[in-house]
Order: sequence, then structure tokens, then C-alpha cells
Amino acid sequence: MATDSWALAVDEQEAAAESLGSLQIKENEEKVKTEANGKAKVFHPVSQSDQGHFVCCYLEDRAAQSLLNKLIRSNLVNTTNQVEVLQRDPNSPLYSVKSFEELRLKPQLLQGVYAMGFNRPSKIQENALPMMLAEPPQNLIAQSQSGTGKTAAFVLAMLSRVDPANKWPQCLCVSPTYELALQTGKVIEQMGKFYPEVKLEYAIRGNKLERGMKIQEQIVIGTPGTVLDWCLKLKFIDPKKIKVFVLDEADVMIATQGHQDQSIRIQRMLPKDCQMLLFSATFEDSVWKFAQRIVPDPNVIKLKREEETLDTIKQYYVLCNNKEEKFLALCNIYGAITIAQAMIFCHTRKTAGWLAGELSSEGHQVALLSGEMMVEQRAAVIERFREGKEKVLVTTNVCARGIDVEQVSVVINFDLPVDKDGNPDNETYLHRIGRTGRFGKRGLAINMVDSKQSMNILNRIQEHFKWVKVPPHQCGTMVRSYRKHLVAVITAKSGTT
Ligand SMILES: Nc1ncnc2c1ncn2[C@@H]1O[C@H](COP(=O)(O)OP(=O)(O)OP(=O)(O)O)[C@@H](O)[C@H]1O
Repeated sequence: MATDSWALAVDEQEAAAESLGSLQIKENEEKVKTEANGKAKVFHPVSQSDQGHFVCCYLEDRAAQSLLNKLIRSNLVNTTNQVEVLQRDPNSPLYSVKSFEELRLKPQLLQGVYAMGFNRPSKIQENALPMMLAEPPQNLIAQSQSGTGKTAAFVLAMLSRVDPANKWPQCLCVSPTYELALQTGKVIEQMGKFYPEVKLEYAIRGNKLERGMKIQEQIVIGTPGTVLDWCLKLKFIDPKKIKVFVLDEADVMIATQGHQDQSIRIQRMLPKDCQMLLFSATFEDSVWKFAQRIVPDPNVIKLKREEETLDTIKQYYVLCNNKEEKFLALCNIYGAITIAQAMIFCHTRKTAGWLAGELSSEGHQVALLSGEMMVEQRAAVIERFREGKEKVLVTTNVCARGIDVEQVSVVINFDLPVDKDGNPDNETYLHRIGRTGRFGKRGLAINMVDSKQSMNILNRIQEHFKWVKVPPHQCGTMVRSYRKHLVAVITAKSGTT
């Protein structure tokens, strides 16, 4: 396919974008005429019902597209002290009053934290750590936005609680997937680098230990099935000696039937006074209630619905008619902006496979990750992506949660997330877009809308999170001033042959 009309030099794009007046942003209007680069253009708006209360920008020529490119680019540029600025803003989830020293961490752990390049704790770290380290130990159910440092928070709690003189597992951390368990394990290794007496074991598929042995490592991280086997069948771990039990991505561990059974069976084997720590970026109401029932007398850190999304992630949607147009729109986006790394989410393995093939034939370095792959293969794909060997990761929901790759600047919902009944999956939406905009970085989330039904899903997601309605005449300035939750339309038809 040709994207030559997108291959404008940056200067040319900027110059065209300066013709601000030529861009028309209208709502509920049947036809918008505009003049750009001296050419008259007719724009065909989507139907009024499609628009809902999103702001629509009709961008069907170079000048208009260039403006959009500029706006998008300006969203992706990070000022050098962005994180520091956010950490001083009381409204930011990265804000903290205290320093790591004031959190009274062991000197070895402080060294580890600083070696990882952390300067100050985030809000969740500042609030949760004193609760997790208090005596006597207290249970905690904690919610904080994606990429705000929950993992680091519970890892520091585990490393602080273990007694390195005791050579048996004392902290057990359960993650929903193999690759997340590996990722969290890496954080434990990095943070514990100056505390070598504390050792870690992975309870994940493929890690075969000799029958009859007892684990000596103080921290065990794993997936629920293997952890259960190691406690119950293989008796590698004595669950009665566990002091801290962490459920990462706790809502999915509770909401998914298989995970719930296994997690509850593990929990029942633990001593009554074992400290329970539950973390996630999202907790659907029913799951939250259930969590409070299974965790005795918990401290609670909960976000308001409107706080769940990050200001630093800008959201757009693209109107298309079918799968092929969605692909075209994707190519246009690639032709228009420089994307460090992107994650593209599809509903089925079949679509993911098709899309990865199409993108590869367009010359993109693409990795494909889906549920039917062996877990070791999946972990290898993520590792290559993390190392930047591939720039695009096409995946299904299997990768929606937790994966932390700093360079991901764009998340694309090729298909919007829906549950098995076809209703919007609000939680998965947040987790997916949270793969970008990690710890103060700016990110873009672009949703492909290809039917009335998918528009309806997007509208319901917007309503669920109480996102702000953007007055159309303010659209351009809103993008510039980074107002919250802007959702604009880029039409799919631009730049096609
Ligand atoms: N205090 C800090 N200062 C600087 N960077 C930090 C700090 N805490 C965590 N980070 C970094 O921020 C990124 C996101 O952190 P982390 O993965 O812990 O977030 P999370 O809240 O667990 O995300 P998710 O909800 O997606 O699981 C990581 O790369 C981590 O190294």
C-alpha cells in the first residue's frame, strides 16, 4: 500500500500544521468545508449517533493531518524533568512528601532503590510502605494506577520483612502469568542486589526441583498452579512458615475462576497471622467486595473512579469500516509519527496473526504474542521486545497486564476489549492503555472503531470512567494543554491510494 502522502518531511508537516485556521473541528455538523494547502476539501462526518459526546476532528488532507501529527508528537515529547515535576504535584500519583530515607528502609535496600535510578517514592509507595512495614503486620488491599510503582512497593515490603538468617521461604508472591512472575522476580533481584543474603526462587512451569527437597530461598515468586503444587503436592514450601503473601494483579486472581480456586487454596494453608497484600490498578466493585471478605481486617488504599486513568496518556479513536481499513489507518499512523515501540491489542489470536503478517509485509519488525504459545516462548518474545529487537508487539489480552516496557509510547486497540458477552471490559481497557505512559512518561492510546457496536463500546467505556467531555472548539488547545481524557477522531481514510 502507498503511504507517500504521509511521507512529508517534518518541516513540511510543521509548516502545514501552522495553517491552524484550515483545520475545522466541528461537532454534530453534516458537512464541513475547509481549505488546506490551497485545496478545497469536503469532509464527511460520521453520523451524529456515532459521535456520542466525543469530540470529532475531521482530518482528511495533509495540512489537517500534519496538525494532528504535530499535536501527537508534542504529546510524546518528554521534558527532561517530567517525572520530577510530577513528583512535586500533589495531584499526581507520583507525588510524595517523603524521601525513601524517611520510609526507614534497610540501608541495603536504599542502595538498591537508588541503583535502580529511583529518586523519590511515588504516592502508592509512600502510603503503602509504612502500612506494610508497621508492627504488628497489617493486611492491605491497594489500588494505584498502572505504572505507578506498585511492584516496587510490595517488593520492598517483602525484602524488608524476610529474616535472611532463616533458610526457608517466608514471602510468597503470586502473579497471574509466567512472564509477569519473571518480571517481578527481576525487580526483586535488582532491588535486593546489595542484600545478597536474601535469595529468590521461581515457582514457575519448567523450574523442576528434585523431589523431596526443601527450598532454602526466603522469597518465592510464581504462578498460582505451580505455587499450589509446591506447597501441597511436592511440599517444597512449608506454607505454615510464610509471613507475607502477595497477590499481584489481585482483581484478576480473584475474578478468574481457576486462579481464584488456586489462590484461595494457597491462602487457606497459610498461618492465621500471615500478612496479606493485594495489589492492582483496577478492582471491579464486586471483586473489591470479595477481596474485603477474604482478607481479614485490611487497610485499604482505593482510587475514585475518575482517578483511575492517567493524565499522561492521551486517548484517540479512529473511525474505520472494516478490518482492512483499520490496518490502513494503522499504516497511516506509522507513516505520520515516530513511534519508539508500540503494543497492538487484538481480540483473537486469528486477527493478531493476520495483523502481524500484514505489518511484517509492510516492513515493520513485528513480534507476535498470543495465549497458545508455550510460556517460555512468550517470555522470550517479551524479552526481545524489551530489548528493542522488535518495535511492534501484536498481542491478545494475554499481555494486557503488568508488562513494563519503558519505550512503549503507543498502545493501539485494534479491537476494543470486550468480555465473553460482548460487553465493554473496562478493567482490561485500563490495563492495556497502561502499557504506555509508565511512571510519568507520556503515552498515546489509539482505539480503532469499525462499527456502531464498537462505537457504543467505546462510549460505554468513556461513561464508566466519567471522562470529561471536550468542547469541540477547544479541541486543539486541549491537546496542547494536556487536558484530561481527550478522545478525538482521526479518520481512517487519509493518505490512502
Ligand atoms: N519511585 C520510583 N522512581 C522512579 N521510577 C520508578 C519508581 N517506582 C517504580 N518506578 C519504575 O516505574 C515503572 C513502573 O513501575 P511498576 O511496574 O512497579 O508499576 P505498577 O504500578 O506495578 O504497574 P502495573 O499496574 O502496570 O502493574 C517501572 O519501570 C519501575 O522501575
